[in-house]
Amino acid sequence: MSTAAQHATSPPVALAIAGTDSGGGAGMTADVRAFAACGVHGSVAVTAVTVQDSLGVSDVHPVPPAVVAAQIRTVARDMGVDAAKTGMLASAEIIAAVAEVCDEVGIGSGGIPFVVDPVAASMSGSPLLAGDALDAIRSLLLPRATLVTPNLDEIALLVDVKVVDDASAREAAAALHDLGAAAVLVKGGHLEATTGREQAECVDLLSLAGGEEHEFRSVRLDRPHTHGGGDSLASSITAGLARGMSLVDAVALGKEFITRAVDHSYPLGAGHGPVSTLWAAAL
Ligand SMILES: Nc1ncnc2c1ncn2[C@@H]1O[C@H](COP(=O)(O)OP(=O)(O)OP(=O)(O)O)[C@@H](O)[C@H]1O
Ligand SMILES: Cc1ncc(CO)c(N)n1
Repeated sequence: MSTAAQHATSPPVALAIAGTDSGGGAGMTADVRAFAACGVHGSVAVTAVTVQDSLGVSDVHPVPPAVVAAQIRTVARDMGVDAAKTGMLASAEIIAAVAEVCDEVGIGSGGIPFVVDPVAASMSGSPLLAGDALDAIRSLLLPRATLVTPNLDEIALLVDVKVVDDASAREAAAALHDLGAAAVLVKGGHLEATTGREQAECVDLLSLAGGEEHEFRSVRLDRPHTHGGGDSLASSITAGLARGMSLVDAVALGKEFITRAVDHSYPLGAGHGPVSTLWAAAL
């Protein structure tokens, strides 16, 4: 293929509906990096501006819901969206606006693949979602989701299940299916913290409607700098879906991607540094 023809070939488009992180480690900065590293053009609908560094979040400024919706609408109409994901959504009002415009442009509900990462707090524990917005995630987003990717803390908040082993991971997945999620990825990154028991592996359980299950395992790397890990996993899965992969193949891609990103994480600032995709940068 000639260089000109290569340039004329457009990559798939993924959309991140997410907040900013001024430190560049998490949120839409992580999303767009993961999209690019996975061969997909990244577009964004910013939901909130956070004042954030490696130590935590010191301020949050939500974007007006109508402006969030307008970003989604304009991208979908002009360039098209091959897959979308949500990260920080900040408030019940923003979630309602996202659900409405997603229906309008065909994102989710069995249409354009829609990954819901139910972000509730930052790694440092700062809230990124209003307390009264959990109900909106349950009733407005889960029924539209192709895949929901909660960590163990988010599972406790959403369905009140404490995941400590395979049986409770399955119980959590079943409860999230009951709320309407077509597929659930129970992320095991926090299992050591939840159980207090050492874990040699990080195991994520993918549960599909109809009872099909897949386990994705990696060695548990001894890395303190995993800021943006959950965002990067959900975005790399979204990139795989935008490229037309099956959900199982997209999650396999995401797991491979995040394991390498955790492996290449680096210290930055006085707190937690980010997972990194920079190993893939070749100039
Ligand atoms: N120490 C580690 N070594 C390898 N993989 C890890 C490690 N910690 C987390 N992971 C993987 O990273 C992904 C994100 O998992 P985690 O459960 O930490 O989600 P999260 O809490 O949303 O992320 P974050 O901690 O960035 O907020 C999962 O695939 C998990 O298995
Ligand atoms: C904006 C934003 N989104 C998500 C997270 C969770 O990683 C974060 N810390 N900040």
